[in-house]
Amino acid sequence: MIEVEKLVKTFTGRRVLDGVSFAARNGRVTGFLGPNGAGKSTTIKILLNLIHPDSGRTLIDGRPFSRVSSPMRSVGAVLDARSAHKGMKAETYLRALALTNGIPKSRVDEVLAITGIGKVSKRRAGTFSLGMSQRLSIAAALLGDPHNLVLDEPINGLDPEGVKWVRDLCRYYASQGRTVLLSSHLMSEVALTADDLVIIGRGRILAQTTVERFVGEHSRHGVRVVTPDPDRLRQAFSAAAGITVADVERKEGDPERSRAVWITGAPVEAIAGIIARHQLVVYELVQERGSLEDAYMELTRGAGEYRTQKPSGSGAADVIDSAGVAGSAEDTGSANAAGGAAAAGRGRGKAR
Ligand SMILES: Nc1ncnc2c1ncn2[C@@H]1O[C@H](COP(=O)(O)OP(=O)(O)OP(=O)(O)O)[C@@H](O)[C@H]1O
Repeated sequence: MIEVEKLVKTFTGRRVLDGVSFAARNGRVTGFLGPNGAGKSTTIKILLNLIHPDSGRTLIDGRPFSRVSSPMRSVGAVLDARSAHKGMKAETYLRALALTNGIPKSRVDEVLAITGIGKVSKRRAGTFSLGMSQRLSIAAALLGDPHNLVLDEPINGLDPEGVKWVRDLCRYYASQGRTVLLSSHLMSEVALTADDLVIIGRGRILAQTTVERFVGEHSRHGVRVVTPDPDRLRQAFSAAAGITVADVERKEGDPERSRAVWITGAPVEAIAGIIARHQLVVYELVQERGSLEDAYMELTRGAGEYRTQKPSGSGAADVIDSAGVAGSAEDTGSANAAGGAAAAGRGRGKAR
C-alpha cells in the first residue's frame, strides 16, 4: 500500500505540490493522472526518496521508503525508460542490479522472459529502441518481485502488443494483492487498466475515486439528435419536465440545413417517444455516453501548464488549452462551456 500525506513541494519559489494526499491500495491498480506539469513525477520522486518535500510524508506498506530494508523487494519503479547505462548489455545491467540488492541471479532470466527481451539481452542498452528500453526498465522494476509497482508513463514507446502486455502485467500484479500505481496521460488506457483514480492538476488533487464512479459522476450522458427543424423540436420538449435541449456543433457529414441538439434528462426511449408523438423529422438520434477522457478533460481544463495555439494563418489565434479544447482567444470561457457539451458527445459508448 502506498500512502501520500499532505505533500508540499516548492521549486524556486513556485509551489508545485500543494497538500497532495491520496492512497493506492493493495489489490488495486491506481491510475495517477494529470496534465503536463501537474506534479505526478515530483510526487513519485518524493515517494522514492529521490527528492525531499517541504512538508508532508509518504509511506510504503506503512514505512517511509528510506526505512524500507529491501527497497527492490518493496517497490519496483519505472521512472525513466532510458535509465540503464547505455554501454552496458541488458543482462549485465540486470545482473549488477540483482547483485547489489541481494537478489538471486536466476531472477534475471525470469524477468528477461517476463518482459520478452531475452533474445536481445546481450545487446547494449544504448542500442535499444524506446519500446525495448521501456521493457528493460520494467524488467529492472520486477527484479525484486516487489509488493508495490510504481510505473511512471510505462507505455511510452510501446507498440499495441506492448501496451496490452503492460495492462495485463498491472492487472496480474493487482490480482495478487499487490499495489500498482500507474501514472499516465492516456485516459483510455487508464480506463482499461485501473480500478481507482487519482487526478492531479497544478499540484492539487482534483479527484480521488474509482474509474467507474468518476465516469458516472462527471461525464454527460444524453442523446444527440440531428433535425432540420430545431425550433419545433424545442417546442415539443418545452413541456417535458426535467428535459433540457442544448445546441451542439454539427458534425462533418450531418445533412445540409440540419441542426444538432443534445438532449438530457430522460432515457432515450422517452425522448424518442416525444419525437414520434410530435411527428418530428430527425436524421439521427444517438444515445451517447461520455468517456473517462471527456470527464478528465472537463475536470482538468485550465489545470495544465502549457497553452498552445493552432498553427493557422487565419488572423485571430485559436487558443487550445492543455485539455485540447479549442476556443476563440477572446471568449475562452463560453467556448469551453460549449466544448464541454461537444466533448460529451464525442464519447459514444466509450465508458467502460
Ligand atoms: N527540479 C526541478 N526544478 C524546478 N522545477 C521543477 C523541477 N522538477 C519539476 N519541476 C516543475 O514542477 C512542476 C511539476 O512537474 P512534474 O514533472 O512533477 O509534473 P508531471 O505531472 O510529472 O508532468 P509530465 O506529465 O509533463 O511529466 C512542473 O512545473 C515542473 O516544471
